[in-house]
Amino acid sequence: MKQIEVKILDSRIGDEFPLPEYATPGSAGMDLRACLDDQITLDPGETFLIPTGLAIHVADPALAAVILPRSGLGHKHGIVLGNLVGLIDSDYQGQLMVSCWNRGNQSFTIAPGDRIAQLVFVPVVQAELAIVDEFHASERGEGGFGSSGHK
Ligand SMILES: O=c1ccn([C@H]2C[C@H](O)[C@@H](COP(=O)(O)OP(=O)(O)OP(=O)(O)O)O2)c(=O)[nH]1
Ligand SMILES: [Mg+2]
Repeated sequence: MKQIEVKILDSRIGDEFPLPEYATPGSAGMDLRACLDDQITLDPGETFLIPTGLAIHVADPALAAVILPRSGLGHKHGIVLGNLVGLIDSDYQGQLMVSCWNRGNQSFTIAPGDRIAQLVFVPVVQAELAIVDEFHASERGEGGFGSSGHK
């Protein structure tokens, strides 16, 4: 398993709140917890930037981390991410923050320590852009946004 450096920024992590871990051997994501001082209630349409109490340093530019919603929160309670997907750059060393957005029509309360999102490490390829005048023609060409139809 890949080792990723982590700094604990909130003393509750590792004590009152467990360190993020994979819930099962096959889990792709580890849940991030809300390091809030007090519970917050997100009214419909509201967003709130929630600290996780952790900082990671991926360090390897061939890796990144993404923050994704938890399906239960997203589907049942409308709690997703204000930025839809959070991308954690390999050189980021600040606190991991979760932008929680209530896209639902009911208020939702988040308590300190609640698992509010999940963190997945993914491979990354950095590219160098080479300018050309024309591409070698492909079957798709410039087709997009439904160009292949719906049925
Ligand atoms: O949900 C998120 C998204 C980003 N970040 C942190 C890690 C990431 O490496 C950094 C920058 O993210 P991004 O590049 O998406 O933000 P930006 O608006 O482009 O800011 P910057 O100009 O700092 O890159 O912010 C988080 O903590 N949580
Ligand atoms: Mg950026």
